[in-house]
Amino acid sequence: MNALENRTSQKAQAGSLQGVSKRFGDFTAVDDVSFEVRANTIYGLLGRNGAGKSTIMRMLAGHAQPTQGRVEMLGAEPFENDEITQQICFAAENQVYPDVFRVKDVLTAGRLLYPRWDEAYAQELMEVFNLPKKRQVKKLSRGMRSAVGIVVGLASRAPVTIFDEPYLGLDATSRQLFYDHLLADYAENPRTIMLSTHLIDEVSELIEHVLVIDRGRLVINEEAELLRGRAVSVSGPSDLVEKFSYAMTRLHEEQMLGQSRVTVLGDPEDAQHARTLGLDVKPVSLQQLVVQSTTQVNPEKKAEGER
Ligand SMILES: Nc1ncnc2c1ncn2[C@@H]1O[C@H](COP(=O)(O)OP(=O)(O)OP(=O)(O)O)[C@@H](O)[C@H]1O
Repeated sequence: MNALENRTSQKAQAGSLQGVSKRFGDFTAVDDVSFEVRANTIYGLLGRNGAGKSTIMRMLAGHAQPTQGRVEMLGAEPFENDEITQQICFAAENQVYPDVFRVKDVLTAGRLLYPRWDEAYAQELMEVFNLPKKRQVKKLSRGMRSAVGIVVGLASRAPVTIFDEPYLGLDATSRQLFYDHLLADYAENPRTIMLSTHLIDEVSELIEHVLVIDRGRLVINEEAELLRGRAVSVSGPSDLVEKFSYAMTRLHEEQMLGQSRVTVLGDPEDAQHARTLGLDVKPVSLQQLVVQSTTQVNPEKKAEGER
């Protein structure tokens, strides 16, 4: 066991999805997904539009029930379980508040809902994001509404905090402020944080564990450090690529006219070995990896004109 695996295996479990599917009518939005959620870890839930990220997050937060399989968070099924849901903060830009709610009413609700709420920190974040306390939430700009979600998510100090695309409408400065505060606060108050995002490059240094969803299925479930350091793309004649990679963890593969390209998890010696076989070796960024893993077209779905 290497140092990373050792560190990882020591973390307690915060929850899990076991064989979870979610169907809407005859459409399967989440398809037999299983993964473990570890305590005190920052997760990135990545994937294309409509992949099923929000649906998974809503089930983790107890806002929706799976059609099949089991969701467990903090020791129990979260759906309609107040004891569990008060320990899970779900922050989304499209959060609906009563019409009359002002920003300060949202903070009051946060204080009542979350046992670990930190009011002083909430006030500090209000200043950081220039949020007007007395303005009605419905009159805020989109970016300001996202910032309210961020303030609630961070100040809740909930053992599990889920941010669904927390940056919508936020300018680059505010996004950087979010990332900086998230990291600083997480270092002082470790907890489980999950964020879905399309801005993969921006968060690639922030997230510790990567989950990639493609058309409802989990296609990557890996430590970010492993992916950052060891994911390489190897291409060349198919027989040589096969010979090189048959025993390795393959994250992605493509074949065309006798040529293949595989993305594998390897060590520096593996990359060197590939080069000595005459294969082309390139490092793969997290963003490239996600794009590669989620761009294949499913012929059945294509024929149906779905997704
Ligand atoms: N209540 C619902 N009824 C019918 N279909 C739904 C419902 N909720 C989600 N879906 C469908 O399930 C699929 C997954 O949606 P989801 O919102 O989970 O995707 P996502 O990965 O979060 O997408 P995005 O990145 O665009 O936010 C989509 O095809 C969506 O249209």
